[in-house]
Amino acid sequence: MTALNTPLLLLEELTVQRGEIPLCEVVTLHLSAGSICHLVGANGTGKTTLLMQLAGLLPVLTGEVVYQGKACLPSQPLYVSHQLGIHPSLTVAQNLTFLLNLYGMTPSAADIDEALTWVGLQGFETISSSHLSAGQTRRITLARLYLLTPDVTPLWLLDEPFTALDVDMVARMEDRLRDFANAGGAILMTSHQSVGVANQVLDLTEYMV
Ligand SMILES: Nc1ncnc2c1ncn2[C@@H]1O[C@H](COP(=O)(O)OP(=O)(O)OP(=O)(O)O)[C@@H](O)[C@H]1O
Repeated sequence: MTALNTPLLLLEELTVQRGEIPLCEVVTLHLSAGSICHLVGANGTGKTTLLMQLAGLLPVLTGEVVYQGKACLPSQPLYVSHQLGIHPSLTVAQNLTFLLNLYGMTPSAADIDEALTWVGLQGFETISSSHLSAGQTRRITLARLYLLTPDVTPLWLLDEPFTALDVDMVARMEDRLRDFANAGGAILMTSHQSVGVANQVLDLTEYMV
């Protein structure tokens, strides 16, 4: 666990870049335990690209990333992307279990029940995931947030986590983000909606090339 006075994540003069094409330059960010940073910018600015770079899915070619005091990418951040990683041939409970296994967790049946209840999918445990609506499918991947704590994943990278969610679920999500940050986690998230719980903003528009 990072000491409270040490930034969890520092970006120093980072270039947000897709292949050969730089999108934003000299991006600087300090994220500490307790930070909920709303990453904003118009469509195509590079928000998803930056999250993918931090998740290790696209290279960082220019600039420095310091995580937990070391010059390295975040180790095993929770990355919630547009691709939900839900396998249609698995049941709802099997998909959630698989997604948690990726973070070294072996949830009990009670854990799965609680997490699915939190996202309003109680009773869907043995249903094939292919039978769910877009919002319900998204809820499977978000059910992880109920069980993951800062000691497992201190950093959450969330790309449009509120997409396809109804108002009640967005409110529950915001409560969970606040609880995670209060417990010592840090969050960098995109959303084209306002994020009431955010306590920091990174506007990529200011860094566009
Ligand atoms: N798969 C891809 N291959 C090549 N270029 C891409 C790809 N996806 C996006 N881009 C380009 O990278 C740029 C940044 O895209 P990115 O998805 O990071 O933007 P964004 O700020 O997340 O946008 P949005 O708000 O629409 O989600 C865009 O201008 C786009 O043309």
